[in-house]
Amino acid sequence: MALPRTALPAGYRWRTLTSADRRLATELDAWAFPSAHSPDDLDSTPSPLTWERTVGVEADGADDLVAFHASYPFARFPVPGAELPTAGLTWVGVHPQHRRRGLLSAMIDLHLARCVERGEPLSALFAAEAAIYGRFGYGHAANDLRLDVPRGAALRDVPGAEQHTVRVEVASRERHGEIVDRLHRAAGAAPAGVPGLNRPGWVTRETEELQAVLWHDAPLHRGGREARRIMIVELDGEPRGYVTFRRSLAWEPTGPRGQVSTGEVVALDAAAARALWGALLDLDLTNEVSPFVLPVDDVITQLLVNLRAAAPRTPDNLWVRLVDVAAALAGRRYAADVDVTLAVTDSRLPANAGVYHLRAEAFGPATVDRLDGSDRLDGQTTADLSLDVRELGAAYLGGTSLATLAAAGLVTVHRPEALPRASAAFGWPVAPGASWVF
Ligand SMILES: CC(=O)SCCNC(=O)CCNC(=O)[C@H](O)C(C)(C)COP(=O)(O)OP(=O)(O)OC[C@H]1O[C@@H](n2cnc3c(N)ncnc32)[C@H](O)[C@@H]1OP(=O)(O)O
Repeated sequence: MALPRTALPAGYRWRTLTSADRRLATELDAWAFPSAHSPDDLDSTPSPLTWERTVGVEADGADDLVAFHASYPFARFPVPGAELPTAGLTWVGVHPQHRRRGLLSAMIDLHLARCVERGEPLSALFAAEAAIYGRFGYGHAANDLRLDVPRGAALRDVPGAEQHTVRVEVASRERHGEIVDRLHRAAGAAPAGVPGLNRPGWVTRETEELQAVLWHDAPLHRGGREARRIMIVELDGEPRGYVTFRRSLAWEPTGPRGQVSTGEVVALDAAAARALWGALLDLDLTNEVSPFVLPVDDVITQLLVNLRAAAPRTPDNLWVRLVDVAAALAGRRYAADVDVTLAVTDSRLPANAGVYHLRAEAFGPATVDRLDGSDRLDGQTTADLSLDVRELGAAYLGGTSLATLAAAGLVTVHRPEALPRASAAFGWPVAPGASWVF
């Protein structure tokens, strides 16, 4: 696809990249994200990139890339009650010598223009630093939960958990790829067992490249820990949950000191979750289990008798940007009846700025009408609420309340009775969050 005409600072040029440019990308990436590994070692592992969505920047007088970015084509990104095509912005990097000259700003403009061309109403990302992306209209849309659970931590009982059996094996795509994919999707589609009540942001590794990276288990990414294992809980021989994990072990005067680091912990119901966590917290020679990323409302928060002892932290997870406000608002479901007008500002994508009339019945389809100029009076909005597209992104997955944003002065309320209704409608009974970082 030809690149849209997007300006770069003087002396810089766009460069489309292909898989033949892997080394250029690796070297630039190592400038942006310092790595102890050699480019040869890094290039010996699969690349997660979708090359036709990867764009570099060259500079006059420089042989190598000075910046690049990429995005993943998530065709089925979960939003409240639905799925929408979403561009997962990733691998954004600028060489330290060329920073703060506007290269990131130009790359974001190109990325958003390409999203518009492709008909992707949303873009989502994980932010390397939290201060970077708000200026570009991305809102902090989800948090996740980090825990360090002591071995043997007491769990509440769940009837039926004891009927599950557990297998522990070396994780392999051949043996486990289909199970992991199926259970991951099923758990995100109905975390409480009710179809339609999905987990927003629970994105799956949709491309072959992302699958290859997941299962490759490169020794250079093990950080001194063992090869990746998988624990699967089954009921009557049917898989009902899984966790991938690695252990490390140190011998100290007090005895063995082992650590379990997990990938996603996925279960289809409470009994399977109880069986999985029970087995995970009972591995020999270990002291602590540290799941990498959990939803903030993961069942473990209810199963642990003493959540506090697991030292819960909740850093930011997904950031979301509405690229097409009308399509994005119409493309999700709402948790309460809603009839509200929103005046939205968007300095980066001015075509989005305007007043939107959103109507939906609770958990039913939504309609969105764009109101034309006759609905405005001398530049005054007739909308119920005014907000920037960044705040709409923060609220979009249901994890940040419009009332919270209003309390912080980030939503302006013109009709007070609209705020509680809109806040309830934009919320979602299941907390948003991705189970892996892209
Ligand atoms: C989705 C992802 O991939 S997240 C990964 C992001 N990449 C990294 O963190 C790798 C290391 N950092 C870098 O590569 C670069 O410093 C980047 C990409 C963060 C910024 O690139 P630059 O080309 O320097 O950004 P640019 O010059 O376009 O800056 C645009 C604005 O963002 C601000 N900004 C840029 N980086 C940061 C930051 N880390 N923290 C706060 N503000 C920032 C700039 O000050 C500037 O503000 P202004 O418009 O008020 O003047």
